[in-house]
Amino acid sequence: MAEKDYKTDKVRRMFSWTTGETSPSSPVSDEKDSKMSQIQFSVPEKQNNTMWQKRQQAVCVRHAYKHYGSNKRPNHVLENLNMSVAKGTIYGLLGASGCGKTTLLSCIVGRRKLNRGEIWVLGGKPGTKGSGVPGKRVGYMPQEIALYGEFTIKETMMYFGWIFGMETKEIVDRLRFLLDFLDLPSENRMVKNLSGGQQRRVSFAVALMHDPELLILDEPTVGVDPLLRQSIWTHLVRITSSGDKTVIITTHYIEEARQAHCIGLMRSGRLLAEESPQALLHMYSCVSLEDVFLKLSRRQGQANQVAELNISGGALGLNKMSKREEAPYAAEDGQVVGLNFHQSKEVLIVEAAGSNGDLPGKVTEVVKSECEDCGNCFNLTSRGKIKALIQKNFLRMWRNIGVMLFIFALPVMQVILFCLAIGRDPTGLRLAVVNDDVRVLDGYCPFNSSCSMKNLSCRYLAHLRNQSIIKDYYDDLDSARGAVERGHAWGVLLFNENYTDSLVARLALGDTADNDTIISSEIQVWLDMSNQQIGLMLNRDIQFSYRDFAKELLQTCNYNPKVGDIPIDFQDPIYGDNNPSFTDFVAPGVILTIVFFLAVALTSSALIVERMEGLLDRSWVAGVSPGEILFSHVVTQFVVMCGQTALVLVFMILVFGVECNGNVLYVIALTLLQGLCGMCFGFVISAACELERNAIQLALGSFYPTLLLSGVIWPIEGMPWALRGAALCLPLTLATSALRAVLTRGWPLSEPDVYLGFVATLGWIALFLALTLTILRFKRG
Ligand SMILES: Nc1ncnc2c1ncn2[C@@H]1O[C@H](COP(=O)(O)OP(=O)(O)OP(=O)(O)O)[C@@H](O)[C@H]1O
Repeated sequence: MAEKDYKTDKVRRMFSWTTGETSPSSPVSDEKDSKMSQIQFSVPEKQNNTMWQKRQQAVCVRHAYKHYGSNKRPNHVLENLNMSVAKGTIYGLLGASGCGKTTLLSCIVGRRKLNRGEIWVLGGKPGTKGSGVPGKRVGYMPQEIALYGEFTIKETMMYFGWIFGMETKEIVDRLRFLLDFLDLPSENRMVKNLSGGQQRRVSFAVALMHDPELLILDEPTVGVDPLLRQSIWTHLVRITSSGDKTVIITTHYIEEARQAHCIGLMRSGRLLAEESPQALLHMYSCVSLEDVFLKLSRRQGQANQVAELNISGGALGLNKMSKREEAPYAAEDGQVVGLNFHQSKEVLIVEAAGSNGDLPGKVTEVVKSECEDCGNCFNLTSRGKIKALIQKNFLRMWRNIGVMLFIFALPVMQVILFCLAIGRDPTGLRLAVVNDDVRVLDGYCPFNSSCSMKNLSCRYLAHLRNQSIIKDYYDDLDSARGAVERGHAWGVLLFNENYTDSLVARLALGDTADNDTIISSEIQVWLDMSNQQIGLMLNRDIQFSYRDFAKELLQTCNYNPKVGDIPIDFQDPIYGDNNPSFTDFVAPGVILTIVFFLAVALTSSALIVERMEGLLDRSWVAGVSPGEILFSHVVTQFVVMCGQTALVLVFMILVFGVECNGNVLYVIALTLLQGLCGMCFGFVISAACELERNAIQLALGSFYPTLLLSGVIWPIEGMPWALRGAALCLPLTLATSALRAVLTRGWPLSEPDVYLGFVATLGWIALFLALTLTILRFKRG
């Protein structure tokens, strides 16, 4: 007998051992009736054996319920679904789009958890230690292409091969076979440059790579030409022929599923039928599987018939049994329209033999293989997996010019822009001067720089810094004020008619000078204070210039210049400069903000894109744990951050001369830690957000509050008390003041201001990591 016929026949025999019944009109019911005595043989078997049977199947799903959305408004996708896939068979899972096939498969491979019910895969429950699922016992081809576009075919195979724990030589050999078998183009072709059909074939090759025990293929033949489709099916028949490989395949080409050993017809979250194709065609007197599906779908819609058919399951002699005593799946069968849940003949026979408690050889095998697997349970990871994941991260970055520019050019550009644009004094500010004291011709205001008491207004004006202030002379106060009102000047300086004489009289008379003399010796100033920075700078310059003018005048006339100064003597500052730079104040916060938010952006989008493209799922099904994915990203990001930190600090400190009075090692360490902290925050975002759009919104949304509240651009001492408390809780606040203390004060690690910055950063890293792992674990449910 041909292999396929033998197999189909074997499955038909296996699946004709009914415990319920199909439609009363089923032409195979007689044959099934004749097996009833043997079914009853299994009836006294209790729970243990039921479980044992479940473990004998390649896949066994019982009373599966799964919904998406909240418990209050659930979208029910699987509703009391039962499914049995015998080992060594091809199981075709068919159903309309949206009926829940992919959801069911993702539960089988351990990507999702059921809300209720149980799943047994290869003798274990997916996701439990030692089950090997997810892991290398399963090969999974998701519906999406789920491949790295920037990898070549060979690199793709290498990546997944290492993930599956294969040796490089083994991978290369397998690659040769798969290239040939699937008629793939050169192994050096980039995946993104392949046609849709070629990409699907590469995706199929990935699932076949490690020759798994259970192959789960979600629509592998979409976009594949008929010849290749046939050769894929032939291959599936061949690999299952030995009996130790099982295939579950979904397809929209219902007729191609005739080649499967068993077909599960799914609709609205349930299986309408589970039979061999030939049996289905017989039972429903149809010539095509499509007709069977339509017939069953119509029946499902007719509630009366449903009830009738369900009852018919019990009418075949099982209804006398108590629920406990029912044949293993009798209760389950009753709920499915026209569906027979069956066990393989072999299982029943072995079960019978083992009813005295001694499980036969096959059981020992299962237990043994589980124990062997458990030996690996304590291995946290494998070198191959980590190597593959890290190499993958770097290769993706390297091959993406945009990402490379983002990583290295953007921080440098930000530092350059910051240093050039922020903190410098504004220049070219226009002041409208009305000088009634001296007649000014063509902007020339004459004065004598010796001990002369003439044209003192001009002498003062000469002290106003020429690069920052441009003096425009006006004839009268009204036109000068008009210039300010129209935005042509930032302020007005008015010298009275007898300014020089009044000033000289004021100096000579001291406290006996009359009020008029004092007033007319004053320079009157009107400033445009709408721009605080410019207004304050002009205010400061006008005052400082007067002090310089007075000191210089006194000195040239042999008086003590201090007489002209305010009687406060500012000594050299303990830290910083007498003329502090805003750049030095903001620089620590800017360094940390750049590194922190670049890491956030890079990490959050990287993981989400992988997830949206189905790549994360594929890696998870291959047995990569969330911890391993996080670890690989931490390593990759750390290397990237070292480069970014070096660039940022070199440009800030060496090129633009930002003050660094402390130990540069603390600066480097704190910057790197903040980068790691940003990366961990990125992990939280990517774990929490489903869409890249939401991640971008969250990352951008967190940017401004963090920047404003962390004391980066304004001291937190200026905030209301409540806000100050909130600010201290942010990841950048204590780190910024620590870095500022190191850079400007040169403080060591022993200072609380410094070590608290480190402690807070480490605390945030731990918190973000814990949050990420919790969200990932929760989402896998
Ligand atoms: N992550 C999700 N969140 C919410 N609803 C989802 C999610 N994934 C799937 N669904 C919904 O669950 C239902 C079943 O989807 P599923 O992808 O399992 O169907 P399917 O049978 O595989 O469809 P197709 O053949 O088109 O791939 C659909 O209504 C779908 O909208």
